[in-house]
Amino acid sequence: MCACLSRDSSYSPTETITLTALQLAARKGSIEQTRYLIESGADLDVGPDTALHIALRKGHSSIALLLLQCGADFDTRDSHGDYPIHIACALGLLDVVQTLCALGCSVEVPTAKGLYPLHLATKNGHIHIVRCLCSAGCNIDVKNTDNIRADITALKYGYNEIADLLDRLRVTGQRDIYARQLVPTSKPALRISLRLLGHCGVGKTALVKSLNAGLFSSFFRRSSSLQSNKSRPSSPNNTQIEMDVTSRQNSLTFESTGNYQSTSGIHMQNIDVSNIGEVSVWEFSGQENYFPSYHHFLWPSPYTLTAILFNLEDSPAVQIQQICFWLNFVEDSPAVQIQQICFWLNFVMARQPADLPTSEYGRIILVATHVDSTRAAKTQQGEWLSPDAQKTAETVKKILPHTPDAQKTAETVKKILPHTPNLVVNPIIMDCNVPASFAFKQLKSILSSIKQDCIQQTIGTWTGLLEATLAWLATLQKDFEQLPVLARDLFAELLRTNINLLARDLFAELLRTNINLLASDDHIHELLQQLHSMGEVFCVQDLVVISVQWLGTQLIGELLSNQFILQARVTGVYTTEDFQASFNQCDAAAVLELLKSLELCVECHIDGEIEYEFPVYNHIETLSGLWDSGDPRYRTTGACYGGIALHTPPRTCHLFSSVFPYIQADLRRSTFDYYWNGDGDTDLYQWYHGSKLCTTTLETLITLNEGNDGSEYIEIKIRGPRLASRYCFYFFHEVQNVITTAINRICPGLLIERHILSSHQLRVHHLDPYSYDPQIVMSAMLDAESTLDVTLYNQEVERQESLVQLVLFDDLEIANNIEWGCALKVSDLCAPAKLKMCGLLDPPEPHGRDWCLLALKLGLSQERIAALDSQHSSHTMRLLTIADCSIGNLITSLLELDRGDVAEIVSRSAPILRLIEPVEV
Ligand SMILES: Nc1nc2c(ncn2[C@@H]2O[C@H](COP(=O)(O)OP(=O)(O)OP(=O)(O)O)[C@@H](O)[C@H]2O)c(=O)[nH]1
Repeated sequence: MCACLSRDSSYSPTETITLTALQLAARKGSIEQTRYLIESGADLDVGPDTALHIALRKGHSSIALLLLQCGADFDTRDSHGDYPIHIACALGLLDVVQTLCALGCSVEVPTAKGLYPLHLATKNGHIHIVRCLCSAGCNIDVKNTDNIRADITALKYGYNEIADLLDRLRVTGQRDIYARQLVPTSKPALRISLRLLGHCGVGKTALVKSLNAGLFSSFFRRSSSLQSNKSRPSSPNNTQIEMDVTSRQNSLTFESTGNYQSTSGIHMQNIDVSNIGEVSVWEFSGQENYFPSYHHFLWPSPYTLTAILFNLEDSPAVQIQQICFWLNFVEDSPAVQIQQICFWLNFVMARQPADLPTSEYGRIILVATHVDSTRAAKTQQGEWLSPDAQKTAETVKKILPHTPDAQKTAETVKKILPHTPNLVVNPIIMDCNVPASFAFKQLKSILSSIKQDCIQQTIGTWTGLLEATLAWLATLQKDFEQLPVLARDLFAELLRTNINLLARDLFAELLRTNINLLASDDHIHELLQQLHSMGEVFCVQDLVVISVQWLGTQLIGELLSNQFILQARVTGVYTTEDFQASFNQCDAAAVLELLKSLELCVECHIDGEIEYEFPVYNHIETLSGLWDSGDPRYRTTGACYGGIALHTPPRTCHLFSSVFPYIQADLRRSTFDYYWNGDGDTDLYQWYHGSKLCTTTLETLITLNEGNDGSEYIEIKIRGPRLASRYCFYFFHEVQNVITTAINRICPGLLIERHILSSHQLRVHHLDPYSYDPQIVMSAMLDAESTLDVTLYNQEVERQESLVQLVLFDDLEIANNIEWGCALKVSDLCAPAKLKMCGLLDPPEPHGRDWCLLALKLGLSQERIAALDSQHSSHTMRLLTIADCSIGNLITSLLELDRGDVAEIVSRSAPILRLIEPVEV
């Protein structure tokens, strides 16, 4: 296939030549056609203007890369006398230049006009190409035919930065050292992390101290343990770390009255553990006020061991029957311990995205502490035997059936249950103050096995650049002792030259000046990721915090401390000056920038003034009259009322309170959006655990509540005047979107249930409106011929309410723009729901009612089922990915299989409805 073309002016305007189909595809920039032609055996190198030259001249990097990948010749001149490297350098195509250099292309060849690749990159101001060429070993002193060096060319065209770079390379004579630093070595860049979570006083600090203790000091630690027995903070006499079952049946009290120094914020330290090497240990305070910041530090990582500590001294709560009923476990279980472990497991799992490959999660262990204060016995090897601890762990496993017994090693777990954090169910039983004990050996052996498992993955990731940066960071941290954040304001000088200069850029600038002039943006990006996962720096949005210790202890530890919160402005609103007065340890403007990036505050521009709103500090009491039943706008017949309550799954508690401030921050941010203001003014009023959002006609109330059974839920209700049903529906939908997006950002692994509130009771301003369980709603939808006919029975007021009244504000027309939950596809289920299903359907079931039978039920052919069988990933997850059936169909099939347990998860987590297309309100 050929075509006659008149070449464009960049070639030769008068000449008419024939291009091959491949050259045409390359010229057009069609990657599909190029791939097809290459696969069909097209000659890649028809010239003189080969497809590669043509693609490059047109700036089609991806086509050029494909051609190079497929073996196109890069050592040939085109009709202008240019090699591909010349075109790529002149146009600044970094990917292509990098690939050409990696393929061994010469960087020392001149164009027909005598310009070298370095001159071409310089002339066009491409500093990243200049760095790349220099790392590839080009001669920086090379002169063009006019006898001019590239740095002079740079000055001539006003690219002083490039001239400076070339000059410094020449003066320092370190070009080769820099280039070598960028090449990965065979060494692994692996530092494993140990995260310690648990209530106050369970022994996290004591464990870290013991882990850090040398052989000699271990003797003193043992004696300190004996002393500490006298003032145990968690002993039944002087602790409050147990459930107050009288007032909040399943709430947890985190604080302890023990007379020891409780950790402030997140205490991170790098510890050299014998036989393992450096371990970064993260100790998370058990004080509840710090929890809202923890998601920033609980990112999933294969190199991590998360230890959940619990105190064996904590006794079963007083009204154990009630708790047993609620938790549904055997009566004599140590309820408080289980409650605490479940809280932390749910807390951690909620913060891990549910759709990662298993290899991305670290392992989780349970550590039972204070065994020395119980009547447990020791084996000859020094291992503590504590039936209580064992029983607790087993009960936890019963309660969390989707968490696998990872004792069968991570490998087996990977096969059985992917995407699930690996919980080692057998607890380590220890006295935290005795370092040279069997328990610490167990702990170290788990750390060591994680290291062994991970070493392979990190081999070849260590670079000289990383090594040099680690040494340099220590100096940098000293220079920035007062405020270890590389923020814009600290570099006023740089700021003047480039107003868009961000902190990451500043880090790059400093790194290049101090460590390696040739480090590319990609090198620096990768380096920052390595440093972040090693706990050496903390990257958040555009900022780089160069001392994680300062961030965790001095900043978060101070700003979220009880003391600071108690003294904070009750509205949570500060100007920069106000904030400086409250927190004078460092420059307020820079700290506020960081807190904004951590999303702890929102910047608000009010009448030309800048204020910062911190929902975490907001302690305004709820005002009466916020939802006035007498407001005439909402009293008329036909006024619109609707509501929904967001719950976490049964047997989880206390997971919303650390997320609620972020919801409030997002609500504030959303008021800056044009959309919300489309209909006039949007007003947002926020108080402790509550927000009210008003437009000219509608009102929405969002509150964090506690149910009679002690569980937390977020209630969202809306009201609007007569004839505002459509506006109400879409606005309500948007508000829900803002809220669920905030929850998903902080807790991507958290399953959210939507319980519909009785619109009848909302209309009469009932304080605690009846909520319809999602399972009942789903089953009514499945039973009905048409969803529009679905009615639900409100037991409290003994009357029926139709689904149309409840969620469509009684407006049938809206139904044309939505799809009901039961008709949505299985792929529309959220990731945490799918993950839970995997936990229940992947393991073989005694009666064979597992993923395989389900696949048969869903009508998959034998071949497709056989294709689902894989050693490496979850069968169920694969099935859910390819199943082309509706959610309703899935539930029915599960029920027919007698897998009510799995059907329940689907019914409770499925969306109620989805908009077919966004409609302008
Ligand atoms: N007897 C005994 N005492 C312990 C044990 N673990 C911790 N302790 C003591 O309990 C007290 C509190 O322990 P910490 O390690 O500071 O508690 P924590 O978990 O760090 O608590 P927060 O920092 O408040 O979150 C200290 O006096 C410890 O010495 C243990 O296993 N046995």
